[in-house]
Amino acid sequence: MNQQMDGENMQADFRRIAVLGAGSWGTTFAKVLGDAALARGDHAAHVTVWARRAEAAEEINGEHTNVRYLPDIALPRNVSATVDAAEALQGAALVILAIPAQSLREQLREVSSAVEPGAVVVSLMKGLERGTDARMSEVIMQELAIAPEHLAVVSGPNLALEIAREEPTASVVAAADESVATAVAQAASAPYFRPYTNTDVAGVELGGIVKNVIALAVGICDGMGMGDNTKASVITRGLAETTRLALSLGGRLETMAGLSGLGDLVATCSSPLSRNRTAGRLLGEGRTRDQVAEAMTQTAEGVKSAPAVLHLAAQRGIEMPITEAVVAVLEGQITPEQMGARLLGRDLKSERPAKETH
Ligand SMILES: NC(=O)C1=CN([C@@H]2O[C@H](COP(=O)(O)OP(=O)(O)OC[C@H]3O[C@@H](n4cnc5c(N)ncnc54)[C@H](O)[C@@H]3O)[C@@H](O)[C@H]2O)C=CC1
Ligand SMILES: O=C(CO)COP(=O)(O)O
Repeated sequence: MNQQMDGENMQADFRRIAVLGAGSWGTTFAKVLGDAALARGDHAAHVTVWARRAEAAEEINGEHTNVRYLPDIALPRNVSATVDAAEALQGAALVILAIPAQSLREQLREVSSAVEPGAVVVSLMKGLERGTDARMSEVIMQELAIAPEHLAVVSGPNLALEIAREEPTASVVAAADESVATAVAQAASAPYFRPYTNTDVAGVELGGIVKNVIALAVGICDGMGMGDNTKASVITRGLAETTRLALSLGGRLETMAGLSGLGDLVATCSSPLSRNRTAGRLLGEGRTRDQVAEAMTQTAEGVKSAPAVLHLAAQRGIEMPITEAVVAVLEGQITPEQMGARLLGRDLKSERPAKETH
């Protein structure tokens, strides 16, 4: 993309949009983009969703629904679907990725030659790659060989079904280049969806990744029948450990207090719609990780990302006791009951050590 372009010209360029992934968030975000175009009177814009399953693509094209993920939701007419990724990507200046984190790299390798040169690529994902500890923006830059200024991430308190129901929601679009963040925010600005911009890509991404692990911890508490004091304690100390990790990787403190930090943490840890909190609840009720995986029909990124988060933190010398306890429960090393004892038995310390304040 011509870097001289301002946000308005980029938006004109965003008339053909590809969304890869027809799960709950990919389909919902396609609806947001379609509704956003209609709201600004742009009847030429079109969103093409790439779906793996032919039935999903046929349903989106024929019925304008995707009931498996979004029951009772009608998609706008400017959203269609295909099982051919190259067809979705043809001419698309804006490419949105909503594929489970552990599959992203493999999937990008299959489609990279079809991504238009200069396209802006947006990650909706909230996971860390196992084996490399790479954030999704890093995987995208490696596999698509795009420059950092052509990349954006979207994250915030964004439970897909609530947004698909058009319940008012705010979010964050982060990009190293503010004008790219602005252009993506304009393209995704629907009557019920308000994106703010940020240039702290690492901080925004890390907030989304780690809150899934903290939501597992809150779910475990729920499954054991714990009340709100316990859960608020886990949420707040969860934010403290998320912040430590994010700051060590160049994230900013203000980001952690914003929509993609505190906002997403609160939404996910409070909502019965959260897959991560649900997975945690099942663990807290005594199921094993394999039994939880069998029971879940949608992606709960925290289950697979938690060990990578812990590994990344260890590399940076960052203490993440809640994440460590969640990993130990997932791996069957401790029971949910032992998790509480382990967290409460730690050495006493200041709530706000000096090194966290800068
Ligand atoms: N659902 C939500 O409320 C939100 C989800 N996210 C994030 O969005 C990402 C996607 O999540 P969802 O759409 O919710 O997941 P989902 O489980 O609803 O759907 C995942 C989609 O990816 C496809 N898929 C699965 N394995 C694949 C593979 N190997 N290659 C290609 N496609 C594959 C599935 O067929 C499905 O269409 C995750 O990182 C999640 O953390 C972020 C914000 C909100
Ligand atoms: O990221 C989300 C809300 O912001 C969705 O959370 P779950 O993946 O736990 O459902």
